[in-house]
Formats: sequence, C-alpha cells, structure tokens
Amino acid sequence: MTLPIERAQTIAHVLIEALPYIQRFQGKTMVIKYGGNAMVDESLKQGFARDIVLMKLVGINPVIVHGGGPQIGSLLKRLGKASEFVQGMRVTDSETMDVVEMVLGGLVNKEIVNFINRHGGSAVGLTGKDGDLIHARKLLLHRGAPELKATEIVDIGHVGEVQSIDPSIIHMLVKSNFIPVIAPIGVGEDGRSYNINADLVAGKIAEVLGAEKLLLLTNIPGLLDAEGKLISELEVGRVQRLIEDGVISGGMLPKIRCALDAIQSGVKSAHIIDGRVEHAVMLDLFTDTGVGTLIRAR
Ligand SMILES: Nc1ncnc2c1ncn2[C@@H]1O[C@H](COP(=O)(O)OP(=O)(O)O)[C@@H](O)[C@H]1O
Ligand SMILES: CC(=O)N[C@@H](CCC(=O)OP(=O)(O)O)C(=O)O
Repeated sequence: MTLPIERAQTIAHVLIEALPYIQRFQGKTMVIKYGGNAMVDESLKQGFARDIVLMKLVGINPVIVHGGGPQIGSLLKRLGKASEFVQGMRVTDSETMDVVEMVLGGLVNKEIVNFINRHGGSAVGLTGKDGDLIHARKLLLHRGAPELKATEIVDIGHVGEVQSIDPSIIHMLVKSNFIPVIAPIGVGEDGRSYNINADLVAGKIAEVLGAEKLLLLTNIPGLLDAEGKLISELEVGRVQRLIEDGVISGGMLPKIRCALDAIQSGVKSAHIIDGRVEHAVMLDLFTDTGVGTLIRAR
C-alpha cells in the first residue's frame, strides 16, 4: 500500500522539523518520571511507550523512574487500609511497605516494562535494590517553623530519602541498548526497604547521570499560580514565596524541590508536564519551550 503524496509530504516535514532536536539530544540522557496519576488509560500508556521507543531509536537515552501512588492507594483500600500523607509523603508502616514493594516493584514496574517491550523497545525493570542502585536512609520530616526553633520531627515510618546512588547498573544497561525502568524503593544500611517519593529518586538519578533533562509527567498542565494559571517558566526566586503562600502544596512540593536540586546540580532543565496529553514526552522534546512548566539554570 502506498501513501497519498500529501500525507507522505506531511510525514517528511514533521521528521525534518524534528531533525535539529534529534541532533542536539543524540547520545544525551533524559530522565523521565512517570507519575502514577499520568498512567490513566491504555491509549496514553501505549503513547508513552511509543515515545520512549522512538527516543531510544533516534539515539537519545531515556531512563524511566516511575511512581504509582494511586495504584498503592487502591490496593491498600482493597485491604481495608487508609492512605495518609504528610507533606506529600505516604505514612508507611510495615504492612504498607509490603504493599508498596508489591505494587511498585511488581505490578506497576512490570506493566511499564511490558508496554515498552510490546512496542519494540528493550526495557529492564529494577528497584533500588537491584545492582545496589539506591541507598536510602530514614526521612525525618520537620513540622513547624524553623525560624522559631519550634520544629518537631514527625516519624512517618519506612519512608526514605536517597543517601547515594550507584549508577553502574544503569550505565551497563544503557550501553547494551536497554531502557532502565526504575521503581523508587531504596535499601538501608541494615538491608531494610524504604519507600521513597518517585520525584526525589528521579531528581537524584538525573543528577548522578548528568542528564540533559528531567521530565516529570503528572496529572496537571504544570505548576499553577494562585489564580490557577499555568506558570510556563518558573523563576527560582519565586519558589519560597509560593510555598509559604500555600500555592505549592501536597505532591507538588517534592516535585519542585527535586527539580530545583537537579538543576543546581548540573541537569540543564526540568519540566513538569501533563502526562494526560497524548505524546507529552515527544511534544516536550521536539519544541523549543516545551509544554508545561520549565525550570532551568540561569
Ligand atoms: N501550585 C500547584 N500547581 C499544580 N499542582 C499543584 C500545586 N500545588 C499542589 N498541587 C497538586 O500536586 C499534584 C501533583 O502531585 P502528585 O499528585 O504527587 O502527582 P504525581 O502522582 O504525578 O507525582 C497536582 O495534581 C495538584 O493537586
Ligand atoms: C514516600 C512516598 O510518598 N512514596 C510514594 C511512592 C510512589 C510515588 O511517588 O508515586 P507518584 O509519583 O505516583 O505519586 C507513595 O507511597 O505513594
């Protein structure tokens, strides 16, 4: 079957327009955080898988870190357990930790791996335990006002923060043309598992790999201001005020913090984008300003 000439010309134009971006990003690493809220339906998941396979095919190295908060929440609910969050972090007792490991390291991780492989890629799923990838320590959250020296430490159980990353396994996989798909579970010095917010893991992995971009796919068009309008480029100096005024809250807090840390540590830019938009990854990659909120070093 041959394509009508107009259709073939359109395809040729699109490919030519993508060429400078492909040339610019060839050989570069992009860390993509695929949030649980962005994994909403089959066609979006397939579109995501296709974007990742295409990226790899044109010589860009995608490294995926995924979440799965809503998926953990729904299994907990079926087990009769409520989800509780403090500053965007899930309170994680031992029973919840088992569920987190099952859902993130098992169901969600393997679903993403499977989708990518079904679309022609070669994905390999890992948790932070595999290849000793993510070393974690217990996260101590402070509640209160530090300027009043009135902070109180809140214990939220088996929740971790990244202590260090050993990227050897990622380098090995990327060199052999595999696409790493990483679940945000870390291991402590005592061998215990820690539940880590996926944004924080993605940020640290982007730092350690010296990634070109950190893409954070979520379920909102980007960072919104007090009026609900999209902030298309975030000035770093504005962040503290937005947090103090309560404009940035909940799950957006770790996202903004990790994006800022990443760009301060050498990642060229971080983008918060709407994973519910079809081919969000391609749209961001192959346009100058991208879609959603751009955060970049000055
Ligand atoms: N200023 C803000 N702009 C956009 N979203 C915000 C803001 N403050 C809080 N949020 C919340 O953060 C959520 C995204 O974080 P989260 O639910 O953890 O997403 P994900 O599962 O994709 O990591 C948004 O859906 C929104 O409810
Ligand atoms: C400590 C903590 O909150 N961990 C998260 C890990 C998953 C995650 O981050 O998923 P999303 O990116 O889909 O929100 C959780 O248990 O929900």
